[in-house]
Amino acid sequence: MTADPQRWLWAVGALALWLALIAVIVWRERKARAAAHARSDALAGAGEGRPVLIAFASQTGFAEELAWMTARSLGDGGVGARVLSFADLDVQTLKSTDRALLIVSTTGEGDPPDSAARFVRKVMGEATDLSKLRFGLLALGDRSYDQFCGFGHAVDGWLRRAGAEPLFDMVEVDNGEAGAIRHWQHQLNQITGSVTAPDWTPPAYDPWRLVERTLVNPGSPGGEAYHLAFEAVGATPDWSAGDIAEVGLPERDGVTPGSREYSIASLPSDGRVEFLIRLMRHPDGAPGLASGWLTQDLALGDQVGMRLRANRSFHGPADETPMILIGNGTGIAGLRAHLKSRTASGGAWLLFGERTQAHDAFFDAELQAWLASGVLRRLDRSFSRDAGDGRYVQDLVAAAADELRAWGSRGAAIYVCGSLEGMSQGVHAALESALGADVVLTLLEDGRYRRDVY
Ligand SMILES: Cc1cc2nc3c(=O)[nH]c(=O)nc-3n(C[C@H](O)[C@H](O)[C@H](O)COP(=O)(O)O)c2cc1C
Repeated sequence: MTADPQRWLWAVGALALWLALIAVIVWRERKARAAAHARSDALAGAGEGRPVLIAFASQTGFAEELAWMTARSLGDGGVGARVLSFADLDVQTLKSTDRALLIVSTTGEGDPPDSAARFVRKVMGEATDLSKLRFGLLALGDRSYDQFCGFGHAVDGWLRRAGAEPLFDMVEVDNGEAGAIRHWQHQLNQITGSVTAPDWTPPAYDPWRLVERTLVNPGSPGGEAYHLAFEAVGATPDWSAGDIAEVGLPERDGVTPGSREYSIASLPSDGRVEFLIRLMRHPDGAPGLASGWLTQDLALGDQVGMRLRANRSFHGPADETPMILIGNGTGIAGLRAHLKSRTASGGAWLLFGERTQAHDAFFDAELQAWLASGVLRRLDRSFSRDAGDGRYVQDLVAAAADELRAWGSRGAAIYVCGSLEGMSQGVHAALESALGADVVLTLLEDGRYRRDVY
Protein backbone atom coordinates (compact mmCIF):
# COMPACT_ATOMS: atom_id res chain seq x y z
CA MET A 1 0.00 0.00 0.00
CA THR A 2 1.24 3.46 -0.83
CA ALA A 3 0.55 6.49 1.30
CA ASP A 4 1.47 8.93 -1.50
CA PRO A 5 -1.73 11.02 -2.05
CA GLN A 6 -0.69 11.90 -5.61
CA ARG A 7 -0.54 8.22 -6.55
CA TRP A 8 -3.96 7.72 -5.04
CA LEU A 9 -5.32 10.59 -7.09
CA TRP A 10 -3.85 9.08 -10.27
CA ALA A 11 -5.35 5.69 -9.46
CA VAL A 12 -8.81 7.16 -8.73
CA GLY A 13 -8.60 9.28 -11.88
CA ALA A 14 -7.65 6.27 -14.03
CA LEU A 15 -10.48 4.23 -12.53
CA ALA A 16 -13.01 7.03 -13.17
CA LEU A 17 -11.82 7.31 -16.78
CA TRP A 18 -12.13 3.57 -17.27
CA LEU A 19 -15.66 3.53 -15.81
CA ALA A 20 -16.64 6.46 -18.04
CA LEU A 21 -15.31 4.59 -21.06
CA ILE A 22 -17.32 1.47 -20.23
CA ALA A 23 -20.42 3.64 -19.70
CA VAL A 24 -20.02 5.21 -23.15
CA ILE A 25 -19.61 1.77 -24.79
CA VAL A 26 -22.73 0.42 -23.06
CA TRP A 27 -24.70 3.56 -23.94
CA ARG A 28 -23.77 3.34 -27.65
CA GLU A 29 -24.62 -0.36 -27.80
CA ARG A 30 -28.00 0.35 -26.15
CA LYS A 31 -28.72 3.17 -28.58
CA ALA A 32 -28.10 0.91 -31.62
CA ARG A 33 -30.30 -1.80 -30.13
CA ALA A 34 -33.03 0.72 -29.30
CA ALA A 35 -33.12 1.81 -32.97
CA ALA A 36 -33.54 -1.83 -34.12
CA HIS A 37 -36.23 -2.37 -31.48
CA ALA A 38 -38.10 0.73 -32.66
CA ARG A 39 -38.00 -0.58 -36.25
CA SER A 40 -39.19 -3.96 -35.02
CA ASP A 41 -41.98 -2.46 -32.87
CA ALA A 42 -43.33 -0.58 -35.88
CA LEU A 43 -43.62 -3.88 -37.77
CA ALA A 44 -45.06 -5.70 -34.74
CA GLY A 45 -48.04 -3.37 -34.73
CA ALA A 46 -48.74 -4.00 -38.41
CA GLY A 47 -51.28 -6.77 -38.02
CA GLU A 48 -53.94 -8.22 -35.82
CA GLY A 49 -53.26 -10.82 -33.16
CA ARG A 50 -49.91 -11.69 -31.67
CA PRO A 51 -46.92 -10.78 -33.79
CA VAL A 52 -44.82 -13.57 -35.29
CA LEU A 53 -41.33 -13.69 -33.85
CA ILE A 54 -38.61 -13.47 -36.50
CA ALA A 55 -35.17 -14.33 -35.13
CA PHE A 56 -31.98 -14.24 -37.16
CA ALA A 57 -28.46 -15.58 -36.59
CA SER A 58 -26.20 -14.00 -39.16
CA GLN A 59 -22.45 -13.80 -39.63
CA THR A 60 -22.15 -11.66 -42.76
CA GLY A 61 -25.55 -9.98 -42.88
CA PHE A 62 -27.55 -12.08 -45.36
CA ALA A 63 -29.78 -13.79 -42.78
CA GLU A 64 -30.44 -10.41 -41.17
CA GLU A 65 -31.40 -8.92 -44.53
CA LEU A 66 -33.80 -11.81 -45.17
CA ALA A 67 -35.25 -11.43 -41.65
CA TRP A 68 -36.29 -7.84 -42.32
CA MET A 69 -37.66 -8.78 -45.76
CA THR A 70 -39.65 -11.57 -44.09
CA ALA A 71 -41.04 -9.09 -41.54
CA ARG A 72 -42.07 -6.68 -44.29
CA SER A 73 -43.75 -9.45 -46.27
CA LEU A 74 -45.77 -10.51 -43.23
CA GLY A 75 -46.64 -6.87 -42.55
CA ASP A 76 -47.84 -6.44 -46.16
CA GLY A 77 -50.02 -9.52 -45.63
CA GLY A 78 -51.49 -8.03 -42.45
CA VAL A 79 -49.47 -10.13 -39.98
CA GLY A 80 -47.39 -8.29 -37.39
CA ALA A 81 -43.80 -9.36 -36.83
CA ARG A 82 -41.15 -8.77 -34.22
CA VAL A 83 -37.53 -9.05 -35.35
CA LEU A 84 -34.79 -10.12 -32.93
CA SER A 85 -31.17 -11.16 -33.26
CA PHE A 86 -30.22 -14.48 -31.66
CA ALA A 87 -27.95 -12.31 -29.49
CA ASP A 88 -31.14 -10.96 -27.83
CA LEU A 89 -33.18 -14.16 -27.90
CA ASP A 90 -33.84 -15.98 -24.62
CA VAL A 91 -35.82 -19.01 -23.60
CA GLN A 92 -38.60 -16.94 -22.01
CA THR A 93 -39.26 -15.19 -25.32
CA LEU A 94 -39.49 -18.54 -27.09
CA LYS A 95 -41.79 -19.99 -24.43
CA SER A 96 -44.16 -17.05 -24.65
CA THR A 97 -44.32 -17.10 -28.47
CA ASP A 98 -46.73 -19.24 -30.46
CA ARG A 99 -45.22 -18.70 -33.92
CA ALA A 100 -41.59 -18.07 -34.77
CA LEU A 101 -39.66 -17.85 -38.02
CA LEU A 102 -35.95 -18.48 -37.59
CA ILE A 103 -33.40 -17.50 -40.20
CA VAL A 104 -29.94 -18.84 -39.44
CA SER A 105 -26.69 -19.14 -41.33
CA THR A 106 -23.74 -21.44 -40.75
CA THR A 107 -20.16 -20.29 -40.54
CA GLY A 108 -16.71 -21.79 -39.90
CA GLU A 109 -16.91 -25.56 -40.29
CA GLY A 110 -20.58 -26.07 -39.53
CA ASP A 111 -20.52 -23.52 -36.68
CA PRO A 112 -23.14 -21.02 -35.45
CA PRO A 113 -22.61 -17.33 -36.22
CA ASP A 114 -20.70 -15.55 -33.45
CA SER A 115 -23.79 -13.57 -32.40
CA ALA A 116 -25.53 -16.87 -31.56
CA ALA A 117 -22.75 -18.10 -29.26
CA ARG A 118 -24.58 -17.13 -26.06
CA PHE A 119 -27.87 -18.63 -27.29
CA VAL A 120 -26.12 -21.92 -28.08
CA ARG A 121 -24.50 -22.10 -24.66
CA LYS A 122 -27.31 -20.79 -22.46
CA VAL A 123 -30.48 -21.81 -24.28
CA MET A 124 -29.64 -24.77 -26.50
CA GLY A 125 -27.46 -26.26 -23.76
CA GLU A 126 -30.51 -26.82 -21.52
CA ALA A 127 -33.53 -29.07 -21.96
CA THR A 128 -36.61 -26.92 -22.49
CA ASP A 129 -40.31 -27.43 -23.11
CA LEU A 130 -41.37 -25.50 -26.20
CA SER A 131 -44.46 -27.52 -26.96
CA LYS A 132 -46.55 -24.36 -27.46
CA LEU A 133 -44.28 -23.11 -30.21
CA ARG A 134 -44.75 -23.62 -33.94
CA PHE A 135 -41.80 -22.62 -36.08
CA GLY A 136 -40.48 -22.22 -39.61
CA LEU A 137 -36.75 -22.39 -40.28
CA LEU A 138 -34.75 -20.93 -43.13
CA ALA A 139 -31.19 -22.28 -43.09
CA LEU A 140 -28.54 -20.47 -45.13
CA GLY A 141 -25.45 -22.32 -46.21
CA ASP A 142 -23.21 -23.44 -48.99
CA ARG A 143 -22.95 -27.03 -50.25
CA SER A 144 -19.24 -26.68 -50.86
CA TYR A 145 -18.78 -26.98 -47.08
CA ASP A 146 -18.80 -30.41 -45.41
CA GLN A 147 -21.54 -29.52 -42.97
CA PHE A 148 -24.14 -27.94 -45.20
CA CYS A 149 -26.46 -25.74 -43.09
CA GLY A 150 -24.88 -27.30 -39.98
CA PHE A 151 -26.25 -24.72 -37.55
CA GLY A 152 -29.68 -24.77 -39.22
CA HIS A 153 -29.85 -28.52 -38.62
CA ALA A 154 -28.70 -28.09 -35.02
CA VAL A 155 -31.46 -25.53 -34.33
CA ASP A 156 -34.07 -27.66 -36.11
CA GLY A 157 -33.13 -30.76 -34.09
CA TRP A 158 -33.10 -28.84 -30.83
CA LEU A 159 -36.52 -27.27 -31.44
CA ARG A 160 -38.07 -30.61 -32.36
CA ARG A 161 -36.57 -32.28 -29.27
CA ALA A 162 -38.02 -29.44 -27.17
CA GLY A 163 -41.45 -30.33 -28.51
CA ALA A 164 -41.85 -27.39 -30.90
CA GLU A 165 -43.89 -28.18 -33.98
CA PRO A 166 -42.62 -27.27 -37.45
CA LEU A 167 -45.02 -25.23 -39.58
CA PHE A 168 -43.25 -26.70 -42.64
CA ASP A 169 -40.01 -28.51 -43.42
CA MET A 170 -36.79 -26.58 -42.99
CA VAL A 171 -35.92 -24.59 -46.12
CA GLU A 172 -32.24 -24.89 -47.01
CA VAL A 173 -30.60 -22.23 -49.15
CA ASP A 174 -27.45 -23.15 -51.04
CA ASN A 175 -25.35 -20.06 -51.71
CA GLY A 176 -28.29 -17.65 -51.88
CA GLU A 177 -30.16 -19.81 -54.41
CA ALA A 178 -33.22 -17.88 -55.60
CA GLY A 179 -35.51 -20.94 -55.94
CA ALA A 180 -35.16 -21.84 -52.27
CA ILE A 181 -35.83 -18.27 -51.21
CA ARG A 182 -38.96 -18.23 -53.38
CA HIS A 183 -40.03 -21.40 -51.60
CA TRP A 184 -39.66 -19.59 -48.26
CA GLN A 185 -41.78 -16.72 -49.62
CA HIS A 186 -44.39 -19.25 -50.63
CA GLN A 187 -44.46 -20.52 -47.02
CA LEU A 188 -44.88 -16.94 -45.80
CA ASN A 189 -47.89 -16.58 -48.08
CA GLN A 190 -49.41 -19.60 -46.35
CA ILE A 191 -49.05 -17.77 -43.04
CA THR A 192 -50.58 -14.52 -44.26
CA GLY A 193 -53.13 -16.13 -46.55
CA SER A 194 -51.82 -13.90 -49.30
CA VAL A 195 -51.83 -15.14 -52.88
CA THR A 196 -49.63 -12.52 -54.50
CA ALA A 197 -45.94 -13.36 -54.48
CA PRO A 198 -44.22 -10.45 -52.75
CA ASP A 199 -41.49 -8.80 -54.80
CA TRP A 200 -38.37 -10.15 -53.22
CA THR A 201 -35.87 -9.78 -55.95
CA PRO A 202 -32.72 -8.65 -54.18
CA PRO A 203 -31.79 -5.01 -54.68
CA ALA A 204 -30.53 -4.52 -58.21
CA TYR A 205 -26.84 -4.20 -58.90
CA ASP A 206 -25.65 -0.64 -59.40
CA PRO A 207 -23.10 0.14 -62.08
CA TRP A 208 -19.56 0.88 -60.89
CA ARG A 209 -16.55 1.69 -63.05
CA LEU A 210 -13.04 0.29 -62.56
CA VAL A 211 -10.78 3.34 -62.14
CA GLU A 212 -7.58 1.85 -60.77
CA ARG A 213 -5.88 -1.51 -60.51
CA THR A 214 -2.40 -2.08 -59.14
CA LEU A 215 -0.47 -5.29 -58.60
CA VAL A 216 0.72 -4.76 -55.02
CA ASN A 217 3.10 -7.71 -54.58
CA PRO A 218 5.23 -8.16 -57.71
CA GLY A 219 7.83 -10.86 -57.13
CA SER A 220 5.95 -12.39 -54.18
CA PRO A 221 6.18 -16.15 -53.68
CA GLY A 222 2.42 -15.99 -53.01
CA GLY A 223 -0.39 -15.42 -55.50
CA GLU A 224 -0.62 -12.01 -57.14
CA ALA A 225 -2.66 -9.53 -55.10
CA TYR A 226 -4.31 -6.52 -56.72
CA HIS A 227 -5.62 -3.29 -55.25
CA LEU A 228 -8.74 -2.31 -57.22
CA ALA A 229 -10.81 0.87 -57.04
CA PHE A 230 -14.31 1.38 -58.44
CA GLU A 231 -16.30 4.59 -58.67
CA ALA A 232 -20.10 4.61 -58.66
CA VAL A 233 -21.54 5.58 -62.03
CA GLY A 234 -24.49 7.20 -60.21
CA ALA A 235 -24.50 8.65 -56.69
CA THR A 236 -22.01 7.08 -54.28
CA PRO A 237 -23.99 5.15 -51.64
CA ASP A 238 -23.19 5.11 -47.96
CA TRP A 239 -21.51 2.22 -46.17
CA SER A 240 -19.50 1.52 -43.01
CA ALA A 241 -16.15 -0.09 -42.28
CA GLY A 242 -16.70 -3.86 -42.18
CA ASP A 243 -19.30 -3.90 -44.98
CA ILE A 244 -19.22 -6.23 -47.95
CA ALA A 245 -19.63 -5.73 -51.70
CA GLU A 246 -21.33 -8.33 -53.88
CA VAL A 247 -19.93 -8.16 -57.39
CA GLY A 248 -22.14 -9.71 -60.09
CA LEU A 249 -20.17 -12.01 -62.38
CA PRO A 250 -20.67 -11.68 -66.13
CA GLU A 251 -22.68 -14.19 -68.10
CA ARG A 252 -20.71 -17.03 -69.67
CA ASP A 253 -22.17 -19.39 -72.28
CA GLY A 254 -25.64 -18.15 -71.40
CA VAL A 255 -25.15 -18.90 -67.70
CA THR A 256 -24.89 -16.22 -65.01
CA PRO A 257 -22.52 -17.61 -62.39
CA GLY A 258 -23.86 -15.47 -59.51
CA SER A 259 -21.79 -13.08 -57.47
CA ARG A 260 -18.67 -12.93 -55.34
CA GLU A 261 -18.31 -11.12 -52.02
CA TYR A 262 -15.35 -8.96 -51.11
CA SER A 263 -14.55 -6.97 -47.96
CA ILE A 264 -14.55 -3.26 -48.71
CA ALA A 265 -11.15 -1.68 -47.98
CA SER A 266 -12.23 1.96 -48.16
CA LEU A 267 -14.83 4.42 -46.81
CA PRO A 268 -17.46 6.58 -48.55
CA SER A 269 -15.22 9.60 -47.85
CA ASP A 270 -12.70 8.04 -50.28
CA GLY A 271 -15.39 8.40 -52.95
CA ARG A 272 -14.72 4.90 -54.19
CA VAL A 273 -14.98 1.26 -53.23
CA GLU A 274 -11.60 -0.42 -52.96
CA PHE A 275 -10.67 -4.10 -52.70
CA LEU A 276 -7.58 -6.19 -52.26
CA ILE A 277 -8.11 -9.29 -54.40
CA ARG A 278 -5.84 -12.31 -54.79
CA LEU A 279 -5.75 -13.91 -58.23
CA MET A 280 -6.74 -17.51 -57.56
CA ARG A 281 -5.40 -20.23 -59.82
CA HIS A 282 -6.69 -23.73 -60.52
CA PRO A 283 -4.17 -26.60 -60.20
CA ASP A 284 -3.59 -26.39 -63.98
CA GLY A 285 -2.68 -22.71 -63.62
CA ALA A 286 -5.91 -21.37 -65.16
CA PRO A 287 -7.15 -18.21 -63.38
CA GLY A 288 -10.18 -18.43 -61.09
CA LEU A 289 -13.50 -17.33 -62.53
CA ALA A 290 -14.14 -14.19 -60.50
CA SER A 291 -10.61 -13.21 -59.51
CA GLY A 292 -9.33 -13.82 -63.06
CA TRP A 293 -12.05 -11.65 -64.52
CA LEU A 294 -11.57 -8.80 -62.02
CA THR A 295 -7.77 -8.77 -61.99
CA GLN A 296 -6.97 -9.72 -65.61
CA ASP A 297 -9.87 -9.40 -68.06
CA LEU A 298 -11.62 -6.26 -66.87
CA ALA A 299 -10.12 -3.08 -68.38
CA LEU A 300 -9.89 0.32 -66.73
CA GLY A 301 -13.12 2.18 -67.44
CA ASP A 302 -15.16 -1.04 -67.71
CA GLN A 303 -18.35 -1.27 -65.67
CA VAL A 304 -19.41 -4.00 -63.26
CA GLY A 305 -22.69 -4.54 -61.38
CA MET A 306 -22.25 -4.30 -57.64
CA ARG A 307 -24.34 -3.98 -54.50
CA LEU A 308 -23.06 -3.10 -51.06
CA ARG A 309 -24.33 -5.05 -48.08
CA ALA A 310 -24.30 -4.02 -44.43
CA ASN A 311 -22.25 -6.54 -42.45
CA ARG A 312 -23.30 -5.45 -38.98
CA SER A 313 -21.45 -8.22 -37.21
CA PHE A 314 -18.16 -6.67 -38.41
CA HIS A 315 -19.01 -3.02 -37.78
CA GLY A 316 -16.60 -1.16 -35.52
CA PRO A 317 -17.04 -0.27 -31.85
CA ALA A 318 -17.31 3.26 -30.42
CA ASP A 319 -14.34 5.41 -31.33
CA GLU A 320 -13.12 5.44 -27.71
CA THR A 321 -12.83 1.64 -27.68
CA PRO A 322 -9.31 0.44 -28.45
CA MET A 323 -9.31 -2.01 -31.38
CA ILE A 324 -7.04 -4.98 -31.84
CA LEU A 325 -7.00 -5.88 -35.54
CA ILE A 326 -5.67 -9.28 -36.52
CA GLY A 327 -5.41 -10.67 -40.02
CA ASN A 328 -3.45 -12.22 -42.82
CA GLY A 329 -3.15 -11.82 -46.57
CA THR A 330 -5.95 -9.97 -48.32
CA GLY A 331 -7.82 -9.95 -45.00
CA ILE A 332 -6.06 -6.64 -44.40
CA ALA A 333 -8.69 -5.11 -46.72
CA GLY A 334 -11.49 -5.09 -44.12
CA LEU A 335 -9.06 -4.10 -41.36
CA ARG A 336 -7.84 -1.15 -43.46
CA ALA A 337 -11.41 0.23 -43.66
CA HIS A 338 -11.51 0.12 -39.85
CA LEU A 339 -8.14 1.85 -39.57
CA LYS A 340 -9.36 4.54 -41.96
CA SER A 341 -12.40 5.18 -39.76
CA ARG A 342 -10.41 5.35 -36.51
CA THR A 343 -9.11 8.41 -34.75
CA ALA A 344 -6.33 8.45 -32.20
CA SER A 345 -8.99 8.38 -29.42
CA GLY A 346 -9.31 4.62 -28.91
CA GLY A 347 -6.46 3.81 -31.23
CA ALA A 348 -5.66 0.48 -32.81
CA TRP A 349 -3.11 -2.29 -32.76
CA LEU A 350 -2.56 -4.29 -35.94
CA LEU A 351 -1.16 -7.82 -35.99
CA PHE A 352 -0.68 -8.96 -39.58
CA GLY A 353 0.89 -11.96 -41.27
CA GLU A 354 2.01 -12.47 -44.88
CA ARG A 355 4.80 -14.19 -46.78
CA THR A 356 7.70 -11.77 -47.31
CA GLN A 357 8.56 -8.34 -45.95
CA ALA A 358 10.06 -7.31 -49.29
CA HIS A 359 6.95 -8.04 -51.41
CA ASP A 360 3.91 -8.48 -49.16
CA ALA A 361 3.96 -5.61 -46.67
CA PHE A 362 0.56 -4.42 -47.96
CA PHE A 363 -0.35 -0.74 -47.44
CA ASP A 364 2.99 -0.16 -45.71
CA ALA A 365 3.15 3.61 -46.33
CA GLU A 366 -0.35 4.06 -44.88
CA LEU A 367 0.46 1.93 -41.85
CA GLN A 368 3.57 4.01 -41.18
CA ALA A 369 1.48 7.21 -41.42
CA TRP A 370 -1.08 5.81 -38.96
CA LEU A 371 1.75 4.88 -36.60
CA ALA A 372 3.04 8.44 -36.81
CA SER A 373 -0.42 9.98 -36.22
CA GLY A 374 -1.16 7.79 -33.20
CA VAL A 375 -4.16 6.01 -34.79
CA LEU A 376 -2.00 2.90 -34.82
CA ARG A 377 -0.48 2.42 -31.38
CA ARG A 378 1.38 -0.70 -32.27
CA LEU A 379 2.17 -2.71 -35.42
CA ASP A 380 3.33 -6.34 -35.31
CA ARG A 381 3.98 -8.13 -38.58
CA SER A 382 5.22 -11.61 -39.31
CA PHE A 383 6.55 -12.90 -42.62
CA SER A 384 6.44 -16.65 -42.84
CA ARG A 385 8.82 -17.04 -45.78
CA ASP A 386 11.51 -14.66 -44.54
CA ALA A 387 14.69 -16.23 -43.20
CA GLY A 388 14.99 -15.22 -39.56
CA ASP A 389 11.23 -14.80 -39.18
CA GLY A 390 9.06 -17.72 -40.36
CA ARG A 391 6.22 -16.85 -37.98
CA TYR A 392 2.51 -16.66 -38.70
CA VAL A 393 0.12 -14.08 -37.29
CA GLN A 394 -1.03 -16.50 -34.59
CA ASP A 395 2.58 -16.63 -33.37
CA LEU A 396 2.44 -12.84 -32.96
CA VAL A 397 -0.71 -13.23 -30.86
CA ALA A 398 0.98 -15.83 -28.67
CA ALA A 399 4.11 -13.68 -28.23
CA ALA A 400 2.08 -10.61 -27.20
CA ALA A 401 -0.06 -12.31 -24.54
CA ASP A 402 0.75 -9.82 -21.75
CA GLU A 403 0.01 -6.80 -23.88
CA LEU A 404 -3.22 -8.39 -25.16
CA ARG A 405 -4.40 -8.85 -21.59
CA ALA A 406 -3.56 -5.20 -20.85
CA TRP A 407 -5.56 -4.01 -23.88
CA GLY A 408 -8.37 -6.38 -22.90
CA SER A 409 -8.57 -4.86 -19.44
CA ARG A 410 -8.96 -1.44 -21.09
CA GLY A 411 -12.07 -2.70 -22.89
CA ALA A 412 -10.47 -3.38 -26.28
CA ALA A 413 -12.41 -5.14 -29.05
CA ILE A 414 -10.74 -7.79 -31.22
CA TYR A 415 -11.45 -7.95 -34.98
CA VAL A 416 -10.10 -10.81 -37.10
CA CYS A 417 -10.17 -10.78 -40.91
CA GLY A 418 -8.63 -13.24 -43.36
CA SER A 419 -8.53 -16.93 -44.09
CA LEU A 420 -10.65 -19.34 -42.09
CA GLU A 421 -8.37 -22.30 -42.39
CA GLY A 422 -5.10 -21.97 -40.57
CA MET A 423 -5.31 -18.31 -39.68
CA SER A 424 -8.59 -17.72 -37.86
CA GLN A 425 -8.51 -21.09 -36.10
CA GLY A 426 -4.86 -20.57 -35.14
CA VAL A 427 -5.59 -17.04 -33.89
CA HIS A 428 -8.58 -18.30 -31.91
CA ALA A 429 -6.43 -20.94 -30.20
CA ALA A 430 -3.69 -18.38 -29.52
CA LEU A 431 -6.22 -15.96 -28.01
CA GLU A 432 -7.58 -18.74 -25.80
CA SER A 433 -4.09 -19.52 -24.50
CA ALA A 434 -3.31 -15.84 -23.98
CA LEU A 435 -6.58 -14.69 -22.39
CA GLY A 436 -8.24 -17.93 -21.27
CA ALA A 437 -11.02 -19.80 -23.10
CA ASP A 438 -13.74 -18.35 -20.81
CA VAL A 439 -12.63 -14.79 -21.47
CA VAL A 440 -12.57 -15.41 -25.24
CA LEU A 441 -16.10 -16.85 -25.09
CA THR A 442 -17.33 -13.85 -23.09
CA LEU A 443 -15.70 -11.46 -25.58
CA LEU A 444 -17.43 -13.32 -28.41
CA GLU A 445 -20.80 -13.23 -26.67
CA ASP A 446 -20.42 -9.54 -25.81
CA GLY A 447 -19.58 -8.63 -29.40
CA ARG A 448 -16.05 -7.62 -28.44
CA TYR A 449 -14.49 -10.38 -30.55
CA ARG A 450 -15.68 -10.30 -34.14
CA ARG A 451 -14.59 -12.23 -37.19
CA ASP A 452 -14.90 -11.82 -40.92
CA VAL A 453 -13.20 -14.90 -42.30
CA TYR A 454 -13.51 -16.81 -45.53
C1 LIG B 1 -16.08 -18.49 -43.45
C2 LIG B 1 -17.35 -19.11 -43.90
C3 LIG B 1 -17.66 -20.38 -43.46
C4 LIG B 1 -18.83 -21.00 -43.88
N1 LIG B 1 -19.10 -22.26 -43.44
C5 LIG B 1 -20.22 -22.88 -43.86
C6 LIG B 1 -20.51 -24.22 -43.44
O1 LIG B 1 -19.76 -24.86 -42.69
N2 LIG B 1 -21.65 -24.79 -43.90
C7 LIG B 1 -22.51 -24.13 -44.75
O2 LIG B 1 -23.52 -24.72 -45.14
N3 LIG B 1 -22.26 -22.86 -45.16
C8 LIG B 1 -21.14 -22.23 -44.75
N4 LIG B 1 -20.89 -20.96 -45.16
C9 LIG B 1 -21.82 -20.27 -46.08
C10 LIG B 1 -22.77 -19.31 -45.35
O3 LIG B 1 -23.60 -19.98 -44.44
C11 LIG B 1 -23.63 -18.61 -46.40
O4 LIG B 1 -22.79 -17.79 -47.19
C12 LIG B 1 -24.73 -17.76 -45.79
O5 LIG B 1 -25.55 -17.26 -46.83
C13 LIG B 1 -24.19 -16.58 -44.98
O6 LIG B 1 -25.26 -15.93 -44.32
P1 LIG B 1 -24.99 -14.69 -43.30
O7 LIG B 1 -24.49 -13.55 -44.16
O8 LIG B 1 -26.30 -14.36 -42.69
O9 LIG B 1 -24.00 -15.11 -42.28
C14 LIG B 1 -19.73 -20.33 -44.75
C15 LIG B 1 -19.41 -19.04 -45.18
C16 LIG B 1 -18.24 -18.43 -44.76
C17 LIG B 1 -17.91 -17.05 -45.26
